[in-house]
Amino acid sequence: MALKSVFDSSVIRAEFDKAGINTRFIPLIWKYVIQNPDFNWEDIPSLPSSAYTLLGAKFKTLTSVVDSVLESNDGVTTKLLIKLQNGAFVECVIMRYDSSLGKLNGKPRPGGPRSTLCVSSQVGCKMGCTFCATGSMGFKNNLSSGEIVEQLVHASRLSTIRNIVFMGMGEPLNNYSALVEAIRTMTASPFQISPRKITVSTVGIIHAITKLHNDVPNLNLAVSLHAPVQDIRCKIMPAARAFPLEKLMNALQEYQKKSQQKIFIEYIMLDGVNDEEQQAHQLGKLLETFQVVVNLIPFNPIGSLSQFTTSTNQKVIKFQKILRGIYDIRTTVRKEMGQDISGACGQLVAVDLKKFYVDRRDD
Ligand SMILES: C[S@@+](CC[C@H](N)C(=O)[O-])C[C@H]1O[C@@H](n2cnc3c(N)ncnc32)[C@H](O)[C@@H]1O
Ligand code: SF4
Repeated sequence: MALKSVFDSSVIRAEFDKAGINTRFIPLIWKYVIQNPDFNWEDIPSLPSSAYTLLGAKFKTLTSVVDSVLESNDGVTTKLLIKLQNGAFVECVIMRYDSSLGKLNGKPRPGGPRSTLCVSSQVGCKMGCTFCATGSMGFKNNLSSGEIVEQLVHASRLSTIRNIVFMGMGEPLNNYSALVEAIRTMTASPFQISPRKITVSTVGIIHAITKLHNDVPNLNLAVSLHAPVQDIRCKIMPAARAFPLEKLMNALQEYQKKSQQKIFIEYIMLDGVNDEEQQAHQLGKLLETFQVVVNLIPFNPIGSLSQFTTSTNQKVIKFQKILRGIYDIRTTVRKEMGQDISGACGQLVAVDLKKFYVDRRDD
């Protein structure tokens, strides 16, 4: 029988309850695991003896291992290749936005440099977006909540993680219960990441969006819209057929009414597909009644897997000007990081990953 992750919080809580062990010990165990890469359960001080027996019989200190670490040329992005207990690989990416100096407005940032961790929620993805490397793999399996949290544990040993984005491999809302449990663990002791520093990015799984705020309030929601009209959306994102634009916008309206928070809209700029002035106006009209921030994202090449190219700078700037100037919508252009190690959005793919890493080490 495969041993469980101690970071699968519902499993460890149930086991502790069954054995009559106080669950207040669980955060202490988590803290010990984060701080000590190599140890035996007996090394953790001050647990009841029944806890050592239970941990030894049913749990592993970590069920996943860091197989390789790749640094981008500028040292800002680090990609971890993580091997799961079932032999599959996922990736997570640390982005040190202000790592070089850890400064804010020229002064040392209180608490040191801040890093953002991009985590994976699935091995592969079944949504099949035509521009996404992960989508090209198809769906392999869901991660458990413990496997999601373990990515944070591995990354925390390399960097102080302040923000989490669910923008790695997979569609987080297609792995809903593990996602919710992982977020509850990440926001609890000892991680204590504020929900406001966690962003869940989704292709638009309507039934999950409608319950997300009730289950985990105060998160940031990012929606991968990528087109302002249903027919273009369907062409580039097959999932749009099951989750039509009109119904998605209604769900977002409801979400915003409940959460009172702005929603992030992700929009990949694909040359000749969704980047014309007409589409900027359609997007402006679609979003003008919402509180949103639109991120215009350059398309990251994924080798021969996709037929797209990214829009020219002029088109991106024109698009941004229309949204800002005419529709008064906050619109940013995302600076992609980590392209040289395929650590940018949509470039995470576990096909032949081992080979990729080995090849890169030889560069
Ligand atoms: C990989 S997805 C994971 C989260 C979720 N499944 C989603 O689609 O929002 C994270 C973001 O990367 C974007 N993305 C996918 N492929 C991309 C590519 N080749 N270039 C730029 N962004 C891409 C997605 O559209 C999404 O906004
Ligand atoms: S963009 Fe997101 S939903 Fe689409 S295939 Fe990639 S991971 Fe899945």
